[in-house]
Amino acid sequence: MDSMQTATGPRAGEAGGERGRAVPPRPTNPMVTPLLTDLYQFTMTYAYWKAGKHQDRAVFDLYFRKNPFGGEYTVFGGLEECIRFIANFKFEVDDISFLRSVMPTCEDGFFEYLKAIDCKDVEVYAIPEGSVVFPKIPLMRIEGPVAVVQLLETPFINLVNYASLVTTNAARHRLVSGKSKTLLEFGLRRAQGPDGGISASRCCYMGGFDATSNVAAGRLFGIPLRGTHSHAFVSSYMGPDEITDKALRRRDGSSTCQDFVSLVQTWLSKIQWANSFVGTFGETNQSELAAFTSYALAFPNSFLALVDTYDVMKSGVPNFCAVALALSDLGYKAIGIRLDSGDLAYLSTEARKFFCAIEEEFGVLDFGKMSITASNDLNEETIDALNKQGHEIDAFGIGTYLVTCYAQAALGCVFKLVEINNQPRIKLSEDVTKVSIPCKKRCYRLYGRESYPLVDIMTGDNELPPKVGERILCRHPFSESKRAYVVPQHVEELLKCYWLGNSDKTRAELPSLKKSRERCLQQLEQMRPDHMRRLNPTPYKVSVSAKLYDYIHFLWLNEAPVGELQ
Ligand SMILES: Nc1ncnc2c1ncn2[C@@H]1O[C@H](COP(=O)(O)OP(=O)(O)OP(=O)(O)O)[C@@H](O)[C@H]1O
Ligand SMILES: O=P(O)(O)OC[C@H]1O[C@H](OP(=O)(O)OP(=O)(O)O)[C@H](O)[C@@H]1O
Ligand SMILES: O=C(O)c1cccnc1
Ligand SMILES: [Mg+2]
Repeated sequence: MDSMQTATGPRAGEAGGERGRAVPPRPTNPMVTPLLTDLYQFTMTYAYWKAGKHQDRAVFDLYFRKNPFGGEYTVFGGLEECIRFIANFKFEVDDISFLRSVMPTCEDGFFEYLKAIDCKDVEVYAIPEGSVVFPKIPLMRIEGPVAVVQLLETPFINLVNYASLVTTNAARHRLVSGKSKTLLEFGLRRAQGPDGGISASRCCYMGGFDATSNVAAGRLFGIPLRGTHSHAFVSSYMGPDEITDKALRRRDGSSTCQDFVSLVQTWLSKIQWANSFVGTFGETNQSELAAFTSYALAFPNSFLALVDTYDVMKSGVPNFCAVALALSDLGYKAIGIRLDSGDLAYLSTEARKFFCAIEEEFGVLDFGKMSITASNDLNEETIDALNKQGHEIDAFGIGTYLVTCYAQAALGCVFKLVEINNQPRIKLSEDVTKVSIPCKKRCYRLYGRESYPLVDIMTGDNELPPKVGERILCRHPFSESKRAYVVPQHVEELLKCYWLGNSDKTRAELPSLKKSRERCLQQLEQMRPDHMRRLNPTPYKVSVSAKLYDYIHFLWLNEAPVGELQ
């Protein structure tokens, strides 16, 4: 599956170069500027400023309420772009002029204030990108002057929502396919615009895909690039006469075959008349054979053919085998085939049988192990169905369903104020799942005896952290009767500092994309299988400390007006 395989590193100055204390580069998408926000963020900022409240120290949590795709887990994506955004947060002169025209009644002093804003007084604590995460637990905690942090709400949610959704979708495709399969992201043509395409390629790689067909993403992020060829290439050929340069040097350079086209024809006849194949196929499509031969002349080291343009078993597969055997004569090893229509379980099994019969018939070592790639509107369900039927597919090429997140349009991330000037704040709702969890918090993942994560717990910022071997009460944040004691075998603090404004204190390094991908795969594997299964998965427990529980309910009662019956 490697015709055209490259893996370029990131460009100098892009992600993956100097990290840690160095100023992060600008966001990947130049459209990500302080104006990429909702108007109400500016009107609120003005009102904060007008009231002299703009410097009040606020704490916001960014979290989601429900896991996507009917699952019980999510994978966090988008952090690096958020950090790039705040590291470069600054209004340009033109931005200010535009805002003046949009908000003509606002005083001049406000625009002077906006001009001077940056994120040097902002702190961001976040769960590392690529981590498995759960509802209600803050993915990010953002602290700073209320007027500035308010301006971050929309761009942060925008940068996290789709990134986390598509990373989760990729992870789900990885889980259903199994570790041994190669997963190729082919979504660029179907993605929601250029940004959708670029972000999807990055996130799908993080979620466990092996490569992308998206060349720009390969260059930007150092993702391995892979690809085959399309039906157009096959149907562009009329016949073998079109091939004029028929010479192919042996792989070891020792001699040159002057007529590779005839060598292929000879092999096709040998296959046709071999005992195993007599009567199984007749005349194959000669224009297809010409296309395959021509592609092999261009890429003798990585020949892979799309075999379903005319008829997979009566033409595509025998034609492929003839070219692959001719290549083998000259010391080259073909990669395999791609199937892009029909019953992929059946066709992959038949193709495998054909390859094994060739190995047996002509004694070509490992011909039976030829790689089979499948594509065509694949998704979690079709891969699950293929697994249940049995198939011989080695690699899946997945586009539309993966990058458009067809099964769920958005992840409902929110950005809620939890504390201002050290005063915890709560947002109430008729719907209890929408009540926010107040206070600046710390979050921990507690691991059990079998090294599975057992529960995530939020505590107040100045509570003592849970300790290994020490029993701790974990309470459901809203349901009084749901509680459990846990004796953790391992405690992991979830939120790490990724941005400390101008402070000299150390902040965590943004990991490379490859490291985030490793984190994702390792965490997916570490979860208890019943949380990860596709059908009726068990919800993972998310809890609060006893102290935080009491505080939430105290605040709730304080803020909720007492009704009067008449
Ligand atoms: N064995 C299988 N079990 C379940 N689904 C399959 C199986 N084989 C293929 N599929 C899926 O069935 C669908 C077939 O789609 P469709 O009928 O549009 O394509 P096709 O007729 O095979 O090819 P074409 O693209 O040429 O129209 C695709 O989504 C494909 O992934
Ligand atoms: O099916 P997806 O998951 O989106 O994966 C990518 C698809 O894109 C290509 O063809 P395209 O769909 O452009 O043409 P086709 O419909 O004729 O195959 C490729 O052959 C795949 O079928
Ligand atoms: O390389 C491929 O086979 C490919 C790339 C994009 C979309 N469909 C297929
Ligand atoms: Mg298609």
